[in-house]
Amino acid sequence: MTKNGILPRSSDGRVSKQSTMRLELTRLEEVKPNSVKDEVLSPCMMSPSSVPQKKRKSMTEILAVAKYAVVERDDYNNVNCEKCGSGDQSDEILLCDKCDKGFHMKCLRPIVVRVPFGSWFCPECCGQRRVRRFPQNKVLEFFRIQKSCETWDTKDGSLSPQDSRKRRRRWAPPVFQKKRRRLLPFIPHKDHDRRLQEMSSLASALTASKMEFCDDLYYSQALAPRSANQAKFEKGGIQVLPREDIETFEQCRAMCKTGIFPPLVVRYDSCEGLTVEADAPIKDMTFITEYTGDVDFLDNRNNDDCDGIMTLLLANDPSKSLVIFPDKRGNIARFINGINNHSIDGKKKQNCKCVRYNVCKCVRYNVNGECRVLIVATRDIAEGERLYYDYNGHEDAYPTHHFI
Ligand SMILES: C[S@@+](CC[C@H](N)C(=O)[O-])C[C@H]1O[C@@H](n2cnc3c(N)ncnc32)[C@H](O)[C@@H]1O
Repeated sequence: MTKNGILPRSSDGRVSKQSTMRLELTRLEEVKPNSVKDEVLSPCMMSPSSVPQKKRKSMTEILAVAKYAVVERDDYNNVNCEKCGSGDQSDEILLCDKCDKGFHMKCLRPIVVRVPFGSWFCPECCGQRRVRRFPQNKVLEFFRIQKSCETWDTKDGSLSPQDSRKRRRRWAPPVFQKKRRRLLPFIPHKDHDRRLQEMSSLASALTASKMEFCDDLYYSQALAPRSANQAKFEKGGIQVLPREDIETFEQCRAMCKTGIFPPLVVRYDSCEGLTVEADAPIKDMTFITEYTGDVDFLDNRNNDDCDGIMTLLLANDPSKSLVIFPDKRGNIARFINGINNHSIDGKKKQNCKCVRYNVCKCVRYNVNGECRVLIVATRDIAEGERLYYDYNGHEDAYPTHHFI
């Protein structure tokens, strides 16, 4: 699936595994030609020319006479969901490939939005991931941040005055800011301990998801090379990030590199799984974070179970379209949840959006003419509010009707 779309690969025609009859080939009868059936031959006593020519049968011939046993495991039509007890909407019941218990996709936590590819194991059988508190003294190491960074060293834990002066000078909002709807840089939490707690919550979430932290797009020759991500390949063009906004983008990246992250905390919710919450007020039009992870061709990811695949480039030639998949590595963007597109309350919850931009001439980070996905606040967000955006682009392909 990609969002915005996060793409659901089987948004339609869902079938639960119960509709699959399991056929098992029990035993292939050994088929020997009559001529050699009972002969006892000692290979070492024979020259190659004296070896009798065995008449070999093709696999098709063998399979034609082999016996099959049709094993209908159980009557899957009577399976009830282990969570709600109901057998309704049987086409949305997933069967565990280990214990054969059934679960509605919407009753699982987090919700499963489509039938997984390949085997699926229920929370009990797969040992559901546990989010463990990440030790704060290991946080800087986890994010590979140099502790000597001056901004961490003020006594009260706030950003050093010198640094904030610098920031004010550089980021002084111009008078025309409102009219031009410039991107605003995120304002990190003032309190050093709170910033550490935020980072620790992200480290816990990444560790529970078996992911590494990565705050950039990650290219590899085995998947898609960096040269594949060129905004000029985008079908119909893509909006260019204005020069002033590139400065904001650079400022925010520079802050993150020194361990000054956006004021966000990852929390576990029994209904929505991992979620992201504002840890301080965030103003409308604030650049929150970039969507990061491995870059690959969409074609290679059609059978991928990663539930956070994001569109990066929609090329004229579909085989050149790219996605970001935060499966092995990524940042906090991967934990931001989606709105339910089918309810008014769901739509009201949206407070940020994912926007794809052509980022030109960002010299400092050697980005030139690449597509990037930025997450931007679409209204003022209060401290403690959860972040949500719309996983669907125009195609409405991501099934969100069960979202809370
Ligand atoms: C990109 S992940 C977001 C992080 C995810 N909650 C987690 O625990 O890793 C998308 C998945 O989160 C869950 N999700 C996202 N938004 C949701 C919502 N509004 N209500 C319930 N589950 C949601 C669904 O399981 C979806 O497949």
